[in-house]
Amino acid sequence: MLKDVLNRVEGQLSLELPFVIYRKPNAQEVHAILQKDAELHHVRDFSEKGFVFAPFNVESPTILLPLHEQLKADFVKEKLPKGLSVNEQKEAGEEKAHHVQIVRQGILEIGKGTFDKVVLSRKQEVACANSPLAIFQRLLNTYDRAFCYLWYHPKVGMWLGATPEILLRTSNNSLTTMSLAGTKAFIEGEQPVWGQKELEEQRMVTEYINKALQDKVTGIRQSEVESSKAGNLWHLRTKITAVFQNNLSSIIRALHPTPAVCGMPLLPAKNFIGEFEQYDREYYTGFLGELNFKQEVSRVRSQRNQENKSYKTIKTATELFVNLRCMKFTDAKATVFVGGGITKDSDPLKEWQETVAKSNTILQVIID
Ligand SMILES: C=C(O[C@@H]1C=C(C(=O)O)C=C[C@H]1O)C(=O)O
Repeated sequence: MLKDVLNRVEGQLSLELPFVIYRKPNAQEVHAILQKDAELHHVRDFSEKGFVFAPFNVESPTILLPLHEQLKADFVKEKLPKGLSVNEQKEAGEEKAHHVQIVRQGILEIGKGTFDKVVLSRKQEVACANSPLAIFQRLLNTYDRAFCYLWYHPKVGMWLGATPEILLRTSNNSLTTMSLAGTKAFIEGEQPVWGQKELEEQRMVTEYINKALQDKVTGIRQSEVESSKAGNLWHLRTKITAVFQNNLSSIIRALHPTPAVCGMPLLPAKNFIGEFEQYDREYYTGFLGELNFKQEVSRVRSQRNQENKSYKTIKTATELFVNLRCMKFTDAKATVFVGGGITKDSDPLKEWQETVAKSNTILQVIID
């Protein structure tokens, strides 16, 4: 029962021991991983098995929760009260002025030819006295299609999020990733109409991912661009599949960070972010998820003139998600992180509004 899993996680938290509790997109099951001690483990080369939590900055270490104890339970949807809507939240004048200013600066740099795209973000602090586990349950109720999680390590902190973006999925040698960018508000009963700006910024991400993977995989295929709903927003998405051989580490290093969260070309965009954002993204726009999990797959093999034979195979699977629509808890405070892609056609005020809409994904479940 979910209640039992939540109780175990609560106990883990009161002992200040590391854990993660999560549900994958469109899935029923809630999983929890509990670490039996407070040791801080780091990933060396992605050949490890466990739950990873990686920061935006590739020079900082990626954390690994070993699979000391794994729990799971089915999630049943409940009717819960909704939180505040975006219009009811106060817009902070200073934050807005700063964000609009750095977006203007970014557009100027694009004009000079320093880069074609940069993703600029900000953080927002709000008071939050609710229990993290209660907020996690609200997240599960609200965002069926997202990867919803609550992660804790006493030496690092506590993070929570509902992300729509896959960094990569592998099952033995097959790989799936996605190019997700471009944002529009979701309006009930309406399909989004995409402009040149969004199509162009998403195309850049697709192109970058294809290039980044080119010498590391075979048989790259990509889907048509499609509209994908994420909470109160729409994004543009292309699915990309390929085959790889024993080089997961080099693939992860090639993909993270994509221009969906950093920019293109990578280095000048990253330098600009470092200079102008004026805060540490920490784990926002990093990635998290299952690394090298063993999956038992049941199959039925039909053989001519013989009875159907069922057999089981073990697959190695990795599922990593980009840490978006997320927040960090500290005492009775929550820090929400949001950003958006800037291109030559960006309008600074609209970019600010986009971050307000994105922050609402999380603020909606923490404020009541
Ligand atoms: C950077 C964020 O989202 C990313 C940026 C998007 C955009 O610029 O339109 C859309 C989806 C994400 O790839 C965020 O949610 O903070």
